[in-house]
Amino acid sequence: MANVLRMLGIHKRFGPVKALGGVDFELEAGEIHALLGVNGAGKSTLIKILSGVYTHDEGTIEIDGQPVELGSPRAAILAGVATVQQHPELVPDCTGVENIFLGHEGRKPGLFARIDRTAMRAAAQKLLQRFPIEIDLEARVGEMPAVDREIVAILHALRNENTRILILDEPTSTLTEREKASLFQLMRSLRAAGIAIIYITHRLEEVFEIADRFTVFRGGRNVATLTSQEATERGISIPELLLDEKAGDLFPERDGKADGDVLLEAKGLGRSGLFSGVDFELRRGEILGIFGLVGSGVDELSKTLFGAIRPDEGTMQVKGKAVRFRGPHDALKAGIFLVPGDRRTEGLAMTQDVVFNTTVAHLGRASRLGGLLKFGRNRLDTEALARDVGLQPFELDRPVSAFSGGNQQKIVIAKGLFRDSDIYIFVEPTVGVDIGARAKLYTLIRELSRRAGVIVMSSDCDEVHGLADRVMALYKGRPVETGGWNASRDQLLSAGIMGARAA
Ligand SMILES: Nc1ncnc2c1ncn2[C@@H]1O[C@H](COP(=O)(O)OP(=O)(O)OP(=O)(O)O)[C@@H](O)[C@H]1O
Repeated sequence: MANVLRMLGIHKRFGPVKALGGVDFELEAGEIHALLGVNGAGKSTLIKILSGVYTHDEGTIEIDGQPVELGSPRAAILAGVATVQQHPELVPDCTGVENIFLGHEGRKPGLFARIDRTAMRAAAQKLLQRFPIEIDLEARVGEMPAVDREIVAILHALRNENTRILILDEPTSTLTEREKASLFQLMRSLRAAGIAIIYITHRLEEVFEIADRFTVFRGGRNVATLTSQEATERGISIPELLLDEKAGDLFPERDGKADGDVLLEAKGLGRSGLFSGVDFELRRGEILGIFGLVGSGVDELSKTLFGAIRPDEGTMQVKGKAVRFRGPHDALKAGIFLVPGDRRTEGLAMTQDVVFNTTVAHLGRASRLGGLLKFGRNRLDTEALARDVGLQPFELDRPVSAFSGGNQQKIVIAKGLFRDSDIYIFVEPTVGVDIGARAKLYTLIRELSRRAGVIVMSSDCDEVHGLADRVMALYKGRPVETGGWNASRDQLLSAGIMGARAA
């Protein structure tokens, strides 16, 4: 098949950092091509060059055999490249149709109220005819499930009829299995229409499900390109290709029965409209896993345990004492720390460096040390933590915005670990984190559980099941009986995705 895209000898530096050191990348018309690599390998930099966000220092780019200059996002769009960011910026109060044509309102730009809605609807229908998918585009985006928002973002990217190349950056990280299937269906129909798709993912099992070929990046270079079939036939281990070493076990060994003191207890805990009837006990020395999809109430439960949402039913006890938190401050004082899942909205100062971000959230502890000493101490603490989480590159003076996505997530975790707490709550701890760094973070969480109690809440069933000592599932705001604390992976999965109770 013909190449729709050729990128040759692409180099890119950010000051002293060499992000790309001579990448060659080819994309065939109508293929789904996965880009794989550990955090910081250079995937995002390459697609930002292709979508006109960054300019490259050296190298050439050809689309359909013609050299192109992609000096701006607009130039990239005109050249036929459409990009869907990892967190597409849609307007929640507008409908799907309106969002698709946002910024593209045609005859009356800027005057949203006067836009020709009939014409927009017709154009949206035309798009849906080209790429058949079931979706209600008249619904408001803020009320849509995650997958429909992703589809709106894709249709928005495709509204330009000459789009030949579509870039999807980790679109499935917050989707359920069923939603992922609809997204893959749309991707297949785009492929059938001749659109080539570049697909960035850290979920390696997806490669065999959806990609025709994949390219592995390591240290700013492409090191292998294979078809999924070749990889299967030759028994190639993708984790090994990514890491350039034998991949060890992803999950650390469990320690056996935890019989430490009870640190946190919830009885019939609930908040109307969000979740109800949550019972558990967390002991020192254990990891309690709570599996729940986006919208299941896990996020709200974590915020309630951390004092950011007030429960209106049930009780909570910390070390045997009843507590009623008036805010996170009270929870912190009681020895609870929440490591939030969303690094973008919860807690990173993007223009500040790693030391600031790791330590500033805890002025209490940091300021006790005073003056220069404080500065030195913060730095030392940050160094140790950054080593523990495997920060790459190991540059503590670098602004957080200059780290790759997965490394930003590691900084969020380092920040959580800076504080000595008795109870840690991790929400979606490894979204966007590569497989090597994930193993490291899991080991770290296990070590932490030896001196504290740890709750891990996640929409990744394998993560909860592989890591935790005891598990429970939350479905539509209610805990589901999973057949005891030692549920099998399948029991946990059906409890969390269908609310199925164990027999
Ligand atoms: N704006 C920037 N300024 C300085 N360095 C940067 C900038 N953006 C990226 N880098 C560096 O370039 C390298 C490649 O980063 P890139 O974001 O392309 O990695 P990635 O493979 O997409 O990682 P992830 O899976 O974590 O998203 C990393 O070392 C990163 O720290």
